[in-house]
Amino acid sequence: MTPAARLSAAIDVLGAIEAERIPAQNALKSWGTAHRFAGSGDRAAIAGLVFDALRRHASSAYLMDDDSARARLLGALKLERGLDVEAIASLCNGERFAPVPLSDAERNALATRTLADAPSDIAGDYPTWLDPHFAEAFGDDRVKEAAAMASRAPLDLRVNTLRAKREKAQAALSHLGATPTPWSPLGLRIVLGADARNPGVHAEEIFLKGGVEVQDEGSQLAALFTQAKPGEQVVDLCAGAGGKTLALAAMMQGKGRLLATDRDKRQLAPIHQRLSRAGVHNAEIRSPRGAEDVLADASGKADLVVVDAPCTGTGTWRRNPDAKWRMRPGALEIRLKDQVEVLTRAASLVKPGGRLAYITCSVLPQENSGQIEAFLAREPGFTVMPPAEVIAALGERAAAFREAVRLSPQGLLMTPLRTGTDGFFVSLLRKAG
Ligand SMILES: C[S@@+](CC[C@H](N)C(=O)[O-])C[C@H]1O[C@@H](n2cnc3c(N)ncnc32)[C@H](O)[C@@H]1O
Repeated sequence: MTPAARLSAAIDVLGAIEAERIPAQNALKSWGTAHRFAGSGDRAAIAGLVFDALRRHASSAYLMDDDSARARLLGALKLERGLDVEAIASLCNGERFAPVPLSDAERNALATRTLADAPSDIAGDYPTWLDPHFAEAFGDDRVKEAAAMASRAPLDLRVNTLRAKREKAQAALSHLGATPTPWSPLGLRIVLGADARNPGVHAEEIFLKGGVEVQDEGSQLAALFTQAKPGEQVVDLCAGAGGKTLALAAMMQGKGRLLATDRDKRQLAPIHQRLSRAGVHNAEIRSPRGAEDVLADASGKADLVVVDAPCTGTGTWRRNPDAKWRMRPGALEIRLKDQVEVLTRAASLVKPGGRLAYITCSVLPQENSGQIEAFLAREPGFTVMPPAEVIAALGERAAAFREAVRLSPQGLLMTPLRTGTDGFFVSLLRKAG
């Protein structure tokens, strides 16, 4: 397919997403099924265009003064890819399979309109109803923060120290351009191209042998900040597919006991294979069994309880650019209730003198500082550990990280703008001894 034909296809897919209100991946899959002649390069390029338009969903429509799928795609070519009006006109050349030529209004919009007077939610590409939350989180920086949350994310890997060293893993992935991440001592980063094409890490020998796992650097740091140590009894209460569990296990170096559970046993399904590939032998998966308390034996005994809380996921928008447009206020209310429930359970598992790590991949204050404030009022036996003590896990990078991260009395917030990671909030609390 020519670049112009790919653009046409992307406009069709975006139109279907909007008309049928379906997730982007489903629309792309349907398009692929109906156009079997398209190769993997075409599909990846079309997906890249669709995701870029979703990243710039509001700002591109504003720029073009038109909210059609075509306008959003054209606007995104300018805003996200930096194409000028002539480059865009050359794609819309009216030839077979290409989009029809630019109208005068489109030419004019691409050449002259800007986002200078756009409201914050439009310039920052986030749902209007979230503006008060973003204002509370970021104040006048909210457009810059939100724009970074809308931008493309790299592919981050965590080196599994049970199986490999970072230098060795980097060498094994040099053909993919892997470089060390700025903060995590275990991170490797692969910068993805505009077509968002998956570089096939899952098929690499170092991955198959458990030497690396896919994990955003922010998630790696969140695990590091829990200070899990060899010999401890650790509970991962919201283990899901096991991203944090694997990181905690590596920190524990196979010593001590790691109990992993989740409210939803289906979420735990991939964890067994991941643990075995990673060479973890001290983790026990406690799948939920109806009303039974599967952690009854751990009550009041854990050195560390990790709550990787269910949340709105606003911190991961750069990886799911369509999720934010489908998010509704009701989703926040539900998550807030889940968080209270899981924090209450966590508190009862921590032993006197032990730690509770509360983590979200959200930037919304209600889910982060607000939730910790309310927890401390309910559980006066807990105190927040000072951020300097938490960040010290980064060694010589701690001072620079402290400058970059957003600190509050309740914890720290990483963001794509400030730390180049997904958005993650971490609060480490200690229970009185
Ligand atoms: C952010 S995800 C966990 C991600 C996982 N820790 C990782 O690093 O890959 C949150 C998880 O919390 C689980 N969850 C929701 N409510 C819960 C509750 N009340 N108790 C325990 N787990 C809960 C969800 O099923 C979901 O798997």
